[in-house]
Amino acid sequence: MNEIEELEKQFSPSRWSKRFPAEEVIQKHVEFITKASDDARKYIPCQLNIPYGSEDREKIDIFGTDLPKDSPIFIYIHGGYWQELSRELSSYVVKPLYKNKFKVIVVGYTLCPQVTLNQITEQIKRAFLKCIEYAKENNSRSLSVGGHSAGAHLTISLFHSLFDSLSLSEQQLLRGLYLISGVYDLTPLVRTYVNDALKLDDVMAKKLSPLHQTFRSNDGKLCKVSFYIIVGENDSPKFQEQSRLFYEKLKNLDYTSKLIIIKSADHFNIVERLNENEYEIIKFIVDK
Ligand SMILES: N[C@@H](CC(=O)c1ccccc1NC=O)C(=O)O
Repeated sequence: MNEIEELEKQFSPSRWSKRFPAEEVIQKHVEFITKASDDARKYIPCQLNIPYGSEDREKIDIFGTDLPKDSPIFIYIHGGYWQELSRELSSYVVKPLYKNKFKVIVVGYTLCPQVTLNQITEQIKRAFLKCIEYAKENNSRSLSVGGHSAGAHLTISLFHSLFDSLSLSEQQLLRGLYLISGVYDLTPLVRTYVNDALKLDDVMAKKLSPLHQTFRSNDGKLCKVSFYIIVGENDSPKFQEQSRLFYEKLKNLDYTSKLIIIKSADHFNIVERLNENEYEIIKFIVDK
C-alpha cells in the first residue's frame, strides 16, 4: 500500500470493524439507526423540528418533554465526516437516557459541501445557544454534550470557541463532554477522499483542529466540566492515537478528563450501543 492508500485506510472507519466487511458495517449501521430512531420518535414524547436558524437543517429535536421541567439535558451531535447522516437518523441515542430521566436534544446541521466546515461550527454554536436558552427557561439541572466522530470534533470546537464567553451561571450548567471516536487533527484528511466534500486546505484544516488549537490552561480548576475521551478498541490506530493525544493535551492543561477504551467496539457499534440501558457510556453520563 502506498502512503495515501494507508492514510485512506486509517481514516475509513468501516475498514476496521471486526464484525462485518466495510460496506456491510455501514449498511447495517444505517439500518440500525433508522429503525431505532423511528422507534424513539414514535414512543418518546418529543417536540421535533425546532428551528435555531433559517436553513432547512438548522433545527433541534427535544425528547422527554413529559419529564420534570428541570430534568438534566444531554445534547447529541451526530457524526458522518461532516457530510453524512442527519438528526432524524440520530434519535436512536435517546431511549436509555430518557429512562434515566434525562431530556435529550438532538442537533441538526447542514452538511458539506453545501456549506463549509467553518460554517458548520457556527451553526453548532447557534444550536448550543438555543439549548442554553431552553435550559435557562426550564431551570434545567445540568447540560452535557456528546458527539460521535465528526460530532465529537464539533463538540470540542464548541467548547473551544464559546465556553469563555458564557456567563458564570451558564458555564456552571455544563457538566460533561462526551467525545466518542473523535477526529481531533484534520490535517491528514486533506489528502484523502474525505476532503472531496470538505475542500479544506492545509491552513484551514490546521485552524479547525483541536490538536493544533490553543486552549487556555485550567488554572485552579475553575472549569468544572468533565471531559470523557472515548474510543473503540477496534477503531483504527490513527483514531485511537488522536484520542490519546487529545486526552493528554487536556490532562496537561489541568482539565478533568478521562480516557476510555471501549472493549470490542468499532466506530459504529460504539454509538449504536447508546441504545442499550446497560452500556458503560450511558452509565458515565447518568452517574456523573
Ligand atoms: N466513509 C466512512 C464513513 C464514516 O466515516 C462514518 C459513517 C457513519 C458515521 C460516522 C462516520 N465517521 C465519522 O464521522 C467509512 O469508511 O467508514
